[in-house]
Amino acid sequence: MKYGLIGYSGKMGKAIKELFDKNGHKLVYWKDSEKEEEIEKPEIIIDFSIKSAFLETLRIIEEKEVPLIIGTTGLDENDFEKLREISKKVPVIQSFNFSIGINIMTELLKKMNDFIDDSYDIEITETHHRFKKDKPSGTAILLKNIIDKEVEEIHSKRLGSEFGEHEIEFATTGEIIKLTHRAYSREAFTKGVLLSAKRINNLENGLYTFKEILMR
Ligand SMILES: NC(=O)C1=CN([C@@H]2O[C@H](COP(=O)(O)OP(=O)(O)OC[C@H]3O[C@@H](n4cnc5c(N)ncnc54)[C@H](OP(=O)(O)O)[C@@H]3O)[C@@H](O)[C@H]2O)C=CC1
Ligand SMILES: O=C(O)C1=N[C@H](C(=O)O)C[C@H](O)C1
Repeated sequence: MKYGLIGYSGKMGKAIKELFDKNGHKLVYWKDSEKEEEIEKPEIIIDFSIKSAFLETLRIIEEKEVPLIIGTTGLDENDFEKLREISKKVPVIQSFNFSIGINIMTELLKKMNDFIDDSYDIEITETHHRFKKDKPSGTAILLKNIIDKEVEEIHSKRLGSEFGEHEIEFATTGEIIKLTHRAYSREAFTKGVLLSAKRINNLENGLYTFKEILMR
């Protein structure tokens, strides 16, 4: 497939290109804060950049009329409204976490809602590399939104080169339950991006989560 990459010079951009190269896909359009180049029209565009680039990404999708896969974090409800709007014209797959493990963990969390009552303290901790710009992580916000009960706090740690760890703790008097996911490399995320890229052209227009793609 011929694809475009917004944020191509970043950590995720480079990791996506590496995996897509290995799988025979061709980068034909790329953009970062300083450069924009197109050698052929892309069949899909992938955005792993920064929230401040979001409106520009929407303009590009509108202009090229190609499906979008977006993993950029920091998007708010207003941005999601805009994604819903553009997804009337092209398929869009969005997730704050393209790893399979986190998407399994969201199912476990939903199940926890059946058992956890007001006697539990619930805390979320996310740990990422020192270069991560947003806080808390998009994934921590996604996990918090699944839990029916009040979450005391999201704790954010920025430590060295950690690829991404998320832990949810449920503690009551006398015992604690911990759910933890840890990415060992960016392949945890890029595999999900590749799977989405393979499937997006078979989708009707609309806004999809990565989990919906996984469960098809
Ligand atoms: N959903 C998921 O599974 C995952 C999501 N992420 C998210 O992906 C995003 C990128 O992460 P990461 O690669 O680590 O970050 P980096 O800071 O390494 O890379 C960001 C990239 O975005 C580019 N960029 C900055 N401004 C613009 C702009 N105006 N237009 C286009 N490109 C721009 C940067 O270019 P320049 O160098 O020129 O500034 C750079 O190429 C973050 O939001 C992160 O949270 C990360 C991992 C997994
Ligand atoms: O910036 C990162 O690196 C990551 N960001 C995402 C987030 O904010 O949740 C996903 C992953 O944890 C890695």
